[in-house]
Amino acid sequence: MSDDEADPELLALLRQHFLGKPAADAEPNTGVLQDAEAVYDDSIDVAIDMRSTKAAAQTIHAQMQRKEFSAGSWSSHELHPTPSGPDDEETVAFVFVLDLLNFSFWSDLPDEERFAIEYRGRIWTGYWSLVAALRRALDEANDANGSSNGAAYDAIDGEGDSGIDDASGLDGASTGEAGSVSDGRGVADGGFAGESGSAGESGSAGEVGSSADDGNGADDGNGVESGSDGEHNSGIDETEQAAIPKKRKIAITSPDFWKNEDECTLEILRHVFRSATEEEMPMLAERLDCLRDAGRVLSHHYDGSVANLVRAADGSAVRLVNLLARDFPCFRDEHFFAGRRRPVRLLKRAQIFVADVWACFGGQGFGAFRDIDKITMFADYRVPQILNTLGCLYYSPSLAATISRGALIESGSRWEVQLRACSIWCVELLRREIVKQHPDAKVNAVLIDFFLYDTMKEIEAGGKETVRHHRTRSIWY
Ligand SMILES: Nc1nc2c(c(CN[C@H]3C=C[C@H](O)[C@@H]3O)cn2[C@@H]2O[C@H](COP(=O)(O)O)[C@@H](O)[C@H]2O)c(=O)[nH]1
Repeated sequence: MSDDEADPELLALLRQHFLGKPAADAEPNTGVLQDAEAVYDDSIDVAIDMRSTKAAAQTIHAQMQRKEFSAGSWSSHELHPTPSGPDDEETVAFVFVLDLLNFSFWSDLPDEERFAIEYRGRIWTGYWSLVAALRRALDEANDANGSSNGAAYDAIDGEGDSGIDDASGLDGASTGEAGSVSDGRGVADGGFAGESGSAGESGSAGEVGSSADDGNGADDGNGVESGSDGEHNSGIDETEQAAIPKKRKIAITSPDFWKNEDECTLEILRHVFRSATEEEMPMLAERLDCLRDAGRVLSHHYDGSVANLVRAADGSAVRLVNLLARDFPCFRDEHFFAGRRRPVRLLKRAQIFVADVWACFGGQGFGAFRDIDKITMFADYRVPQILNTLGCLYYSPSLAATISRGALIESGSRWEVQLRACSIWCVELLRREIVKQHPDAKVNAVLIDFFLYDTMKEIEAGGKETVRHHRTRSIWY
């Protein structure tokens, strides 16, 4: 914070002093939006093109309308769970572990060699590999139990709908000239990269066994060319592999299991996240740390229960985000930014957890948050990519060159904080523009974010990426 900015805590104290005590349930805010705007104001490497942003707002609104995009789209993704009821504790714990580990899935390897999870006959990469691995572990635990107590997870038909009706839906119906960015890397047709023309599936899934054998190396039968002896390698040697029975009961959604260092080990995680390729899941050791830390905090403060944590927020999305940031170091996504006295709060995984619970439970039960509209976009590496594709975000030449080279950008660096904070502010501007043009629109930053993320995944699946995403290795996203 620069010296001429008012300290929000001091302001709150003064307000309380002069205006009286705030209502008991008044939860001010998370600070994310304010911090993002302040970083945007000081940014020199990332900027927002207002004309493109206005044009993109129109396009996004039109396409969300056309696709009837809503919070309900979340559960229509075939791997996402459907709760058995508004107080389904098992599902809220599933969403927690999902967002505890929802970070860093990118790989520099080609598609057929990158980390991938085989689940029910299909291959999943990126974020969906995490969801698939968790579901596979639950299925196997149920099989090992000889029971089917994971009823919430039994509804997969293997042919689900992405909630996005056609993957080529980015149909050039967009308006304006989103491509008018100075470096010429924008999209000339006014935004959404023309037709993505993919297979209509949201996840990067391939059919097992669908790859053509090019004669170089063995086809491993999983649609993934291993190029070696045709055996899958999960990153653990055969002795270790044999020591872990194939169908074992690994309580992957249980905080008691996470904190038990004898049971929740790196070997077990290697088994849970065993890949259909040679590449191991990125940052496995860090994922183990996150699980153990979260298990300890939940046990210490919330009687070992994710449901209790959500209940402690008492229906406030802001309060839940603040609890996560306060109690769990692994959710405290805050970064130093020169010129500001206090760390900048970006809180990606804390916010996406709240949003996912809201969407998963359809705003009911555990998902009933009266202030969900105060949540911002989740600053990851995919939404900045589509904002740049649309010409809404543009970069200084050196930053643009670094991203297009695929060079690493350090977590917490000035470049990286600008990329993330400006993405948050840009989505806020998109939201304001949509609401200004369509005052009745039922839209918030969460829905715009989900829509943009899904859209970027469709563009990727259709092989239509025009710009790369930035590459940062961190547990934050
Ligand atoms: N901003 C934002 N970032 C998101 C998501 C999601 C998935 N959310 C589901 C819930 C609702 C949506 O409709 C999705 O179905 C993952 N990520 C982030 O992306 C990166 C992974 O990318 P890739 O390697 O390509 O799979 C990684 O940083 C991951 O944390 C999102 O929604 N918003």
